[in-house]
Amino acid sequence: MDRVEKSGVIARWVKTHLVLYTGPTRHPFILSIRDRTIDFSSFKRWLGQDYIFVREFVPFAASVLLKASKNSDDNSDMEVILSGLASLSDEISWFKQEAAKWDVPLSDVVVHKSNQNYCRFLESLMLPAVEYCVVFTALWAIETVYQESFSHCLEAGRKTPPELLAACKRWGREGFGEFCRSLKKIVNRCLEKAADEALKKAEVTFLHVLGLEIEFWDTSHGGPK
Ligand SMILES: Cc1ncc(CNC=O)c(N)n1
Repeated sequence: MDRVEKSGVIARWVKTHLVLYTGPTRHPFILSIRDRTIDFSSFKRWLGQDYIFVREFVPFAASVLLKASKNSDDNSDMEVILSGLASLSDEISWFKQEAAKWDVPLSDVVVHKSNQNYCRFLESLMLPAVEYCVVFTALWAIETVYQESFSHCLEAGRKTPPELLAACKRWGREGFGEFCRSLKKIVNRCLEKAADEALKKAEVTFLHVLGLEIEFWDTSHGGPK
């Protein structure tokens, strides 16, 4: 493949795998927020699990920052990730406040098996040998799934319960959308130059994230741990 064919690779992947892509972004959990049929106990389960996930996500994002500082040919990559890390600090405070509001004791959360699997996957990506464009693809996919999911709960026609608007805005707001677009630009640039093998690995990683995100949303039902 030449450089021209490889450009805009993210858009091509999303088009090719559209059914898989909408699996997490239009998951029943998200649709139930949007149409107000959600059971608040599901939201509380999600809140507890996601707090654990975000705490694991911070070292992953930091590992991408480290790779950016070593491998990237563009200085602005590091700044984009750094701004993401700064919002994660804010996010952890938000989770604590929200958990207090909903009476979710964060210290007692039993980590769900799917959450554990997801965190193990993040750990595997933190190894120094994993290519920059592969980890960056994962970072983009993880953030974008949340952005596309929660922004759907803010779009016209929504019946989103007012109690959940703050959560939806956290990931659905325009500022976070802008951040995800910056991530996408970096991924596209990086993949354009990648060898075919790394490109394939990045695509598999993208699909893997979609599956893990579906399983993560599924934990809100409170099924088997
Ligand atoms: C399971 C999951 N995926 C993506 C995100 C969004 N990134 C950071 O907040 C998240 N909080 N949780």
